[in-house]
Amino acid sequence: MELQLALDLVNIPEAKQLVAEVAEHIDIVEIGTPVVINEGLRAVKEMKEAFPSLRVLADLKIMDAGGYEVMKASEAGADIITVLGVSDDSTIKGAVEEAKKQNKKIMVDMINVKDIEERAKEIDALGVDYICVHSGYDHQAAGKNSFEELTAIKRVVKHAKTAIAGGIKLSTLPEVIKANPDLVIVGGGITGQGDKKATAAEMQKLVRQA
Ligand SMILES: O=C([C@H](O)CO)[C@H](O)[C@H](O)COP(=O)(O)O
Repeated sequence: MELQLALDLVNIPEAKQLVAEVAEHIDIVEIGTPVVINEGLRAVKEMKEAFPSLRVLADLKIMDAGGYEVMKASEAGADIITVLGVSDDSTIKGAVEEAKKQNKKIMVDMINVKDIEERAKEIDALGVDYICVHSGYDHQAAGKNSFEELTAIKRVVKHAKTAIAGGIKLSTLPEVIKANPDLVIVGGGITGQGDKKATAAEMQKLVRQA
């Protein structure tokens, strides 16, 4: 099991400073959607240049033009790029095809997918690398989490790795780990803490021993 740090509410210098604090305790650093909107793919490029040994995920949440957008994120240095599960199969196929050419990985974000089990089965057959259940900020504000969705996709996904994101904290991590995802994604659960390094270290310990 691996740990991904999601950076959403920061600019590029703040993002680099945060990663410098916790780099030894994470496997993947995510340039979050709000950062890409504010700073562009330059944020991905600068992060990869500053931390070449970390995998960088570009959370583009692609909805159309899968091949083209994966190509641009790859050129910026992204190792993993996100596509939305609600997008058309042709978009996901285009993203997967381009990622294979560039030796990159595709993560499908299942945010807002209604029949999660059925769609996870379909997406798994398209050859993606990760399928991620996700309660976004708006869902979190309504008290939702994705723990049950993780159990649901684990029943049907045979090829892709599974991931979970959305409001995960040190206190809820043991419950998440019980469902055995391949990747746990944490944003505010680390970035919102006083001692970010200690929190990331503790999370890494739990994730590694799972
Ligand atoms: O993808 C995310 C969200 O949609 C904002 O872009 C976050 O990176 C994801 O939810 C993880 O962050 P936390 O919920 O703060 O753990």
